[in-house]
Amino acid sequence: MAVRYELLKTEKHTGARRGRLHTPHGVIETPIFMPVGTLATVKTLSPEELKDNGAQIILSNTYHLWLRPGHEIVKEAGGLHKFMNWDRPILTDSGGFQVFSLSDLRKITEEGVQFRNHLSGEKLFLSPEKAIEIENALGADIIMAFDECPPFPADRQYLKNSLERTTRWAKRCKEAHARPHDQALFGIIQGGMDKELRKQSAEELIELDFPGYAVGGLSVGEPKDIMNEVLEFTTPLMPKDKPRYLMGVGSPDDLFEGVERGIDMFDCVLPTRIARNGTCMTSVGKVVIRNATYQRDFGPLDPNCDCYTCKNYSRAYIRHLIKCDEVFGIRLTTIHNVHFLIKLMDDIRKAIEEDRFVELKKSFYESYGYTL
Ligand SMILES: CNc1nc2cc3nc(NC)[nH]c3cc2c(=O)[nH]1
Ligand SMILES: [Zn+2]
Repeated sequence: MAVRYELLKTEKHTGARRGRLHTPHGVIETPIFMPVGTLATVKTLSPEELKDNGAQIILSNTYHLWLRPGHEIVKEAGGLHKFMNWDRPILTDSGGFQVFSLSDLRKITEEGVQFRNHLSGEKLFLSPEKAIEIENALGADIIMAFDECPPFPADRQYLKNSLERTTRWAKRCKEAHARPHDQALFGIIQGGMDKELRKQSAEELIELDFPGYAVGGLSVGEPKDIMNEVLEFTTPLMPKDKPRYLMGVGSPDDLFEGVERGIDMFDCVLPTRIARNGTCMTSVGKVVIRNATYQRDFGPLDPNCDCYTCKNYSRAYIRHLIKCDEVFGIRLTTIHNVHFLIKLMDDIRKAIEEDRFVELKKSFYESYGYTL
């Protein structure tokens, strides 16, 4: 069994759940946030820095690694873990989302998706079989099925046809998967914002008996209350004894809302992406370090944070580095942002264990500046 999920407890007052995910590269405490390492690196951080900040699992992108350096080279290097010197769990997505979000010229057929390489413009073709071949070569512990993430909004007939094709593709992924014993293949539930279609997609995929399931098709521009509504009626349809992964989420409030509705796994480029333009998530809300107000602020980025950045450098110094485009500046903001979200998930896990999730959410929202 490549991946086994253990449900430890459900929080007394909400749908939040505390679990443990056993994988070939170690145990993951859930709920969990996965930093994104698109091109086999979480930008600017070493594996040691990721571990120092508590990262348990990272995500890499199949589409990007297929283009550069190519999955055969990663395979010859001994797989992604060896290639990037990361000995903890890795999850790879299947390229579906990148194709839909990066490439405008694309043609979807039953066979797969024809599109253009976003770097060279050359014609490319991804199918369920090709995606699985690449993911098997990369060797991640958890691999995602090749699906279509429909645009938002989309009409009901399109959503229905799309989810039914995604189910047929999921079946083909399962048949093409060469390493089910050490790579767990997760199915991805689609159906847009439609309750009936989400139910149909969930039932069809559960029929195929995957070791874990993702909720796809969200965080695609829909309003937050719509996303939360879709989660409200989708997570209860998902098996209790298997991990639930909400793809592409998210910001601190989205993490709270997803955990509250029974999600176990999250990934998002937010912390690393906004760090690169000097925006930091702190216990007192967002800090845009470029701001002139920090010019003579010799205090820590976040007074309540014990990360390397907050223990050793001032806001004035980090602002100076970011203003001068010094690489060390974005390393410091990235270290802090990754630490911040991973620490937040630690706090959320503890709050679930002690049945005080709602209190934690309330106090976090107030200090961060969210409206409840
Ligand atoms: C790999 N398949 C797949 N990836 C996704 C990644 C996403 N990332 C976001 N917001 C940043 N939404 C997503 C949806 C999907 C989705 O529906 N399918
Ligand atoms: Zn910090």
